[in-house]
Amino acid sequence: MTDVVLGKNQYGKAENHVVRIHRDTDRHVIRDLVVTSQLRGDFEAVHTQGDNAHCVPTDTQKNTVFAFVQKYGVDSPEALLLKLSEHFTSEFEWVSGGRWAADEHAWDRINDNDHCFVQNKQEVRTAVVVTDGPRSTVISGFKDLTVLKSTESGFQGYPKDQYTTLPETTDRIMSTDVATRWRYSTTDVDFDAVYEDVKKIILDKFTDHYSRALQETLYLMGKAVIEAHPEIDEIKFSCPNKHHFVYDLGFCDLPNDNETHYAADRPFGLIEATVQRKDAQPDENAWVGIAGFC
Ligand SMILES: O=c1[nH]c(=O)c2[nH]c(=O)[nH]c2[nH]1
Repeated sequence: MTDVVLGKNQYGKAENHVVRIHRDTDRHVIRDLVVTSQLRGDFEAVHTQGDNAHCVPTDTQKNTVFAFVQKYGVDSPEALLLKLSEHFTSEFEWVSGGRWAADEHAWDRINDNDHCFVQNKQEVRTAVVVTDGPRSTVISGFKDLTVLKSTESGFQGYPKDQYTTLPETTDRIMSTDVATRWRYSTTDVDFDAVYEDVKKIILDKFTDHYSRALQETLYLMGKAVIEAHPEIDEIKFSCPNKHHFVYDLGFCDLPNDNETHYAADRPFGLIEATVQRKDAQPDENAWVGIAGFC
């Protein structure tokens, strides 16, 4: 007889796409979110006995997302997720925690119009709330923010062996799609304001130095965020190094002084790093399920 037991589990409704128009005045505000709700707690009998007495339907979780968006509006994705967490853990005593996540797609006004918008595809905002008993952790971030500098980047001084062919350079294109997530030490945050400021710090930092490696630039970005925001304990980056190779036009006798490049889509360097506040409490649990970061 083999002993088998249920291990870790969670369940819910994934990717509820909800668009909320705040129309209290003629100047409408739009929040466009894709929300995932997952519950954790005592679901033993649901799995092992076919007893659904504790199984809050995923359909109910979906309805709750839409109802909360209507009832409370969307101050920020993080505030909505915290409300959902509070609701599910207080309404059902066997629900001890869970994971609530949202991706937000931004819309800009067309010509400052009150109710016409164009989707801003710069980046996708991300938010996660992880609740375990009385404690909730918020991790915010964004992905797919594509940036490029056409000079002020080089790569030199690396070790060379029999497999090294890469020439050193003091002037190259550096480009990446920034994916970043940062963890707050508190839930008492103006999430929209901090989001805008962190994005600004990351973009400012990308411009303000000669980069000796993408690694150095990521570290400088993270350091600037941690220094400016005491409520953030750590920030992670996962960034492809989008190689741009100067195209050799010698075959037709054309000079090419770092002007015409072949933008290779693969393979790409993949640079990942975490920048932390020294002596901050780690919270590895909160990062579980966030793919693509180290
Ligand atoms: O910024 C860089 N970091 C690397 O680790 C690396 N490796 C490489 O081949 N080119 C680069 N560029």
